[in-house]
Amino acid sequence: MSNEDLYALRQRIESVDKGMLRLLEERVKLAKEIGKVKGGDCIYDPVRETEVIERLCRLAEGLDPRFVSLLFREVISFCRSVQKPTRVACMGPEGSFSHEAVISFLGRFVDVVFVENPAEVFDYVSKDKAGIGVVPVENTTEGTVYSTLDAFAAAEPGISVMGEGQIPIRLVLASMEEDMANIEEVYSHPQPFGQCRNWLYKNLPGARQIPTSSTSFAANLARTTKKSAAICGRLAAKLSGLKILEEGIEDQPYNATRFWLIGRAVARPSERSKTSILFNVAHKPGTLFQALEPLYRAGLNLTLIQSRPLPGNPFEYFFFVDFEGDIESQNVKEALNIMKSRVERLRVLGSYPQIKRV
Ligand SMILES: O=C(O)C(=O)C[C@]1(C(=O)O)C=C[C@@H](O)C=C1
Repeated sequence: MSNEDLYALRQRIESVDKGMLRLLEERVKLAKEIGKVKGGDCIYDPVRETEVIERLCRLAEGLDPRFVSLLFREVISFCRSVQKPTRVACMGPEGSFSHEAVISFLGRFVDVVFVENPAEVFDYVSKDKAGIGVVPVENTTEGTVYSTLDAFAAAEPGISVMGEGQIPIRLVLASMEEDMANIEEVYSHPQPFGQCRNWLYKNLPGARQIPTSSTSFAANLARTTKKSAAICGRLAAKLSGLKILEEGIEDQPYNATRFWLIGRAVARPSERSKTSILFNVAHKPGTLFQALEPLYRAGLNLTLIQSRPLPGNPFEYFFFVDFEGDIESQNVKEALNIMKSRVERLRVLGSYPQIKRV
């Protein structure tokens, strides 16, 4: 190819880029208009965002859907931010897996506030210090995140689940050292230690394992301590300026965490929604069976059932149940009405879409 050919092709790229830019400006203007029509606080519409991205992935010809999805996640994130800046509370510090979840579901044009635990996330949303909260619910290796369920049970009734999504948890061994043989101490949160127990046993049997409050904190420590390493996510390693010595060190091939997006707004009804409820029953034989029976009769598929101790009532429990279906569907409404008459307390935590990212 001659230099002229290269020049001509670059000219064409520049013209395409300019065209894309003008179209993006038009999109942002339209989003602003929509923002005015919607008014108020509830700009975020996870059902619509999922529809937009899925449609574009279907329409794309010869483009990797991951590229389309990532690109439009950021386009929408920016449009949302010009409609109204979104403040999101999640467990930090920066680089935590909750932070990765925020970016994965909402993009980078959000104002993230980092807190210490799920209860604080709920607190921020209750006090309107954040419009959206992102909390972990379940990990494929370590199971339910009890602190999130307990915080939800204690939270004011105005807070609901607006969406849910999962992110793969890929763990790395990161360090300032070049060579794994020099590592004498490893820092991480107890959960990731549990998720790569076998790998550590095989590869760093002599290293001391020191638990920390978060993986990002572990990464910070590894930055300032000689002969040490952290087990954390890529983002945390990058933000702390660590070198990645080994990637994908988790023992289970599929290690993922499911998160809820919580807030004051209620997601629009959708055919693919899931519903979460919380209830407690009298401490008598058969009450749990009777409570769940209407769900069975309505043909609703349960995806989670979890009991938690009822505060102030030793050895009594309340239950969390997730099922496929939307609270606006007739069969779900009917089932929950019957259920209500059979339980002591029933609270609908939300009907919400899955936020899927390819
Ligand atoms: O369609 C809307 O309701 C919009 O506000 C626009 C838009 C978008 O940019 O496509 C932005 C934010 C919402 O969460 C959903 C979609």
